[in-house]
Amino acid sequence: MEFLLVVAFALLVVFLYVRNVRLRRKYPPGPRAWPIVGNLRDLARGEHRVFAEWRLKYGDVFTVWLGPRPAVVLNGQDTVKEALHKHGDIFSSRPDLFLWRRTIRTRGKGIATAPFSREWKETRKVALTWLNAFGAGKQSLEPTIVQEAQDLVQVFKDKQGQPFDLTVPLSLAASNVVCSLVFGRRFNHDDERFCRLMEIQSRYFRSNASAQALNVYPILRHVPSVRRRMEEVVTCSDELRSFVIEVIQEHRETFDPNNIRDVIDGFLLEEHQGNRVLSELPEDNIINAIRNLFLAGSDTTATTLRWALLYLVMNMDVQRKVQDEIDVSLRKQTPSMLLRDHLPYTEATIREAQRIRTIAPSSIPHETTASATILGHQIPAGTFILPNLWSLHMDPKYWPDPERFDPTRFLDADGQLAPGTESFLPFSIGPRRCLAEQLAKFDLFLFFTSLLQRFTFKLPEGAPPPDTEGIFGFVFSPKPFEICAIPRV
Ligand code: HEM
Repeated sequence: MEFLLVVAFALLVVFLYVRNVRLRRKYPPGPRAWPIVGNLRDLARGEHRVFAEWRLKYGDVFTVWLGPRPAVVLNGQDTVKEALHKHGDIFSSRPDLFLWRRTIRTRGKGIATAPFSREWKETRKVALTWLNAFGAGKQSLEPTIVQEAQDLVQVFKDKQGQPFDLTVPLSLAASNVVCSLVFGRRFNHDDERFCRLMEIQSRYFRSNASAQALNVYPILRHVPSVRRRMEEVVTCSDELRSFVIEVIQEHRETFDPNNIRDVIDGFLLEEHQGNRVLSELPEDNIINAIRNLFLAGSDTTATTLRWALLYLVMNMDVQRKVQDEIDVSLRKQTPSMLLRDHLPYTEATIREAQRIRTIAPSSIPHETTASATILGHQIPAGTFILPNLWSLHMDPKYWPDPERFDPTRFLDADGQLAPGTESFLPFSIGPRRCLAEQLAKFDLFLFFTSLLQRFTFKLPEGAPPPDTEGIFGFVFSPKPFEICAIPRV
């Protein structure tokens, strides 16, 4: 009996080995992977840094193994553009991840996690149409953002130059812009419901990050400690979902097709008018789409601003130049996008922050819908794709000494913004590129300029320089740090 068991086990190992060798031949080459864990042990050192080492060894297209799942990593601007842009119809789906399935309930519905389909295209189009209709990325939204920026200035002033963590006030301000567009209302920074919501959102991001192992090994859900993490993700997700359902319901009850108030009303109008695709979809579609906008809308912009301020306190000469430019071009005027051309160094500083610390280093995972050839490598249909945006932004060919914070990289010899920057795609590219790129650019410019116009940011007396290594979560963010906002006179 024992002998038979040993033989069976040996046969299983041989079978798995042969299967693995065959499977590996179907994908571009990459680092040696271990059985069961694949390359996860190496990736724990920080995937963007490990990818940089492997790019040198295996080239711009290589395969890593996330446990038993192969993932093809695309590096460098030519590769990423060729795949996501030129072959956008093949490289624009999303994988079916265990945690997404558990939290989103109806796979295929909504925007950010939906596979490439007619329904996703239509839902994205409707969201974009109504975001634009309410001024996203346009002059008409400026007063809303400026109002949020002024409230933020007041919150910072109330700190009276004492050290504080910027995370919560920045997230509330950025989130409020999205709430105005999507829900038709904003919240005070001390509104209980809003603060609760933001707390759930940040718990959702944290728990989601700590439960990622489930996407690789769903079987771990039977291990009590992992199960508890999964339950935390699902609980937070359900609470956010209930909030969105409640707001959509309020909108349904007061809906007037002649008075469209926000993006939710925009979706209801499409349904009301019998939009051929949307009206056939379950309620989950609008719930997920609205949830996507809400979740994507706060941490992204707020984290970019945190990175920017972190680098400014470490580079006080850059901070002074930004302030000098703002003082000369704006004097005491309220910041406006119309004046962006007069503030090239300020805009270049924002871009440099986006380059040096990309908040989505491997974008959101993509999946191929058909087989394709990229740089001579055959990539099968249904392959998990990681577009390595970090590799573009840290490519020494385009950005010499890439770890040096230097906004002048984005300026020409006359100190103006250089047109058509190469190897820079913080919002990704192709059919899946960020839906709200224009809105985010407005947010970043107006918040950043308003803050630097009114404050000098410094590290607390005697504090060590903040860590620039960052932590992975929903986005790649700085480790918590405190800062002093000293009012400028
Ligand atoms: C600095 C701010 C932001 C950055 C750097 C950023 C970056 C990105 C990136 C890299 C992606 C993935 C694209 C891909 O899969 O190839 C993405 C997707 C997305 N972003 Fe943003 N984003 C920002 C702000 C926002 C805001 C404010 C919103 C909403 C109001 C938003 C909504 C979305 C949505 C809905 C998607 C999914 C698009 C789809 O799957 O079709 N983003 N963003």
